[in-house]
Amino acid sequence: MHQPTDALYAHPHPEVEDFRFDQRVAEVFPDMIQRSIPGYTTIIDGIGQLAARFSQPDSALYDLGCSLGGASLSMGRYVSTDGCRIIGIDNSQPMVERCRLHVEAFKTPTPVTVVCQDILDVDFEPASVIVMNFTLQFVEPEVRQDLLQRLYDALLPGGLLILSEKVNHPHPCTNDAWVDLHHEFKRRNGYSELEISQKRTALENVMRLDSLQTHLDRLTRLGFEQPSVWFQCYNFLSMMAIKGESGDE
Ligand SMILES: C[S@@+](CC[C@H](N)C(=O)[O-])C[C@H]1O[C@@H](n2cnc3c(N)ncnc32)[C@H](O)[C@@H]1O
Ligand SMILES: O=C(O)C(=O)C[C@]1(C(=O)O)C=C[C@H](O)C=C1
Repeated sequence: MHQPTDALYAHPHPEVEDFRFDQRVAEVFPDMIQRSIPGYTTIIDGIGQLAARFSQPDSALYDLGCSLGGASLSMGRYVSTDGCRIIGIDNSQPMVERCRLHVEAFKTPTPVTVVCQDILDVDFEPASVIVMNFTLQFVEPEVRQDLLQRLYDALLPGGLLILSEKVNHPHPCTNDAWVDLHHEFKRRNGYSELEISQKRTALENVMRLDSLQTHLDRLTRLGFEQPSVWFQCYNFLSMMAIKGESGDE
């Protein structure tokens, strides 16, 4: 299927505005995310496989900040556990509208419902799998802990949280290397210096990154058992964290 090319930052913007998941971004999003996140396809496929392994009968599987439904559809394809339902949630109306079209077009064995809502306002149902694929980094840092606490509470014993994030590294030398390698990845994918630098400016105020250690410490404090990284390429990684069977460690 032909995907429109992301050229949102190809020409000089007199003033680079804060990045928003608006209509223009939604239109080019498949191309944008593929050319911006190293390993995106591998992560999406891994999410489906992990969901199949950890899904429990008659439970919800959430995809928070679902955008066009990449992770929801991957779970829908891989999960065949009885009575599971996948719920994709995003607060961008243009994303949700397009996501619904994708879900319609790729009917999956496990059904997917798409809801337009802020994930901070959701009353979560008991869930066996919760995915946040590059979404937490757009949530205000001050409320991340509370949100994760509510996700932990919603998870069933043995349930799985998959958390993918762009991270920074406390060691400047390592951090610079990761940032440069990511920019080189974008160049190889056809982005110009102007596109890379304007997008970076646009993201500066809206995408606040934590370090891997901050993420792991926060998940451990919440009670998750030995959270770990199952995918990493440069400063893009995906963690998995399991809620213990007793649910109260
Ligand atoms: C980088 S995209 C996520 C990509 C997507 N998960 C995937 O796998 O293709 C971040 C998404 O999170 C959504 N988002 C950010 N903050 C949100 C919030 N508070 N509530 C709901 N959605 C949010 C944005 O609208 C955007 O669609
Ligand atoms: O384009 C970048 O530099 C990114 O950091 C990629 C990133 C993300 O990590 O969520 C940022 C915004 C969206 O366009 C999609 C991907």
